[in-house]
Amino acid sequence: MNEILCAVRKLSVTYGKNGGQATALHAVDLDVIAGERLAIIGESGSGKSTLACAVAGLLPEGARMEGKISWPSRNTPPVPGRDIGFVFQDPTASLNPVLTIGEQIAEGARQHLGFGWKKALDKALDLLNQVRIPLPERALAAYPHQFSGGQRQRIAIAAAIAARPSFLIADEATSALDMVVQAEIVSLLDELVRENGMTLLFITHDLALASGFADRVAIFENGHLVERGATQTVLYRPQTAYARSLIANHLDLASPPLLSGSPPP
Ligand SMILES: Nc1ncnc2c1ncn2[C@@H]1O[C@H](COP(=O)(O)OP(=O)(O)OP(=O)(O)O)[C@@H](O)[C@H]1O
Repeated sequence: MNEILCAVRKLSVTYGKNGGQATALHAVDLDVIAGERLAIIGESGSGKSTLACAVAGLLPEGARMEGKISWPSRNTPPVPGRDIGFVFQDPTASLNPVLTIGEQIAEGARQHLGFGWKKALDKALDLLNQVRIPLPERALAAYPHQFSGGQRQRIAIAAAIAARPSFLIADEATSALDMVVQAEIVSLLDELVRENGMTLLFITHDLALASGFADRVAIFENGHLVERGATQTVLYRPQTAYARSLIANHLDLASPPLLSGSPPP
């Protein structure tokens, strides 16, 4: 078995909310194994993004964290942006509308790998090829609004991996896309993670989407980690009623139920 990249122990996170306190995570224990594709699954508000932020050291000011997050194979915690790359749901929010695609992707390589502009732009061109943006030379000088939503997400992925992070966190990275484009982005992430030997934390409300490619899944309910294991094991032998209900309903947790109430007699 591969080594542990990140060990989360008894992690609780509480936010100050409306003058009170809200606990987003309750005593979570979870290992992220180097090189794995780990899916974090749960409905909206179950604490998935909070876990990602805590792991990346990016909890907002005012959040109170208890427990421990350690990186057994590293001497120092990873630097977000350099050692950990992020892909978010909305690529328009992570891409700057007034900078060219080339500048935005090259910036990561300049800042974190010490590349000059020429080398960083060459790297950006390579990455645009890797994420399969058509006419990549032309794309370098174009702006985000000139691309489709799926292409913008590919560009955001290229920017996220420009500094060669060993750990990639994709937080609902496909949720804003239609189903065909979702599947393409998942397959691209899967391919990039394998080719570059990265570890992937794939956060989603969509168990079906995650189970298609994740090595392991961790299911969250109301801030509690309720079930985790190899994807096949959890799918075929779920241990908790919650996991069983997700699988039985083949749930996309963001979808409202089609019908409410009891069926007619
Ligand atoms: N900055 C914050 N300040 C106050 N409360 C927060 C903050 N961020 C998250 N929360 C609360 O913490 C809980 C967990 O939120 P979190 O975003 O981690 O869940 P999630 O599973 O990622 O949800 P979603 O899929 O909707 O993003 C929710 O009740 C949310 O309202």
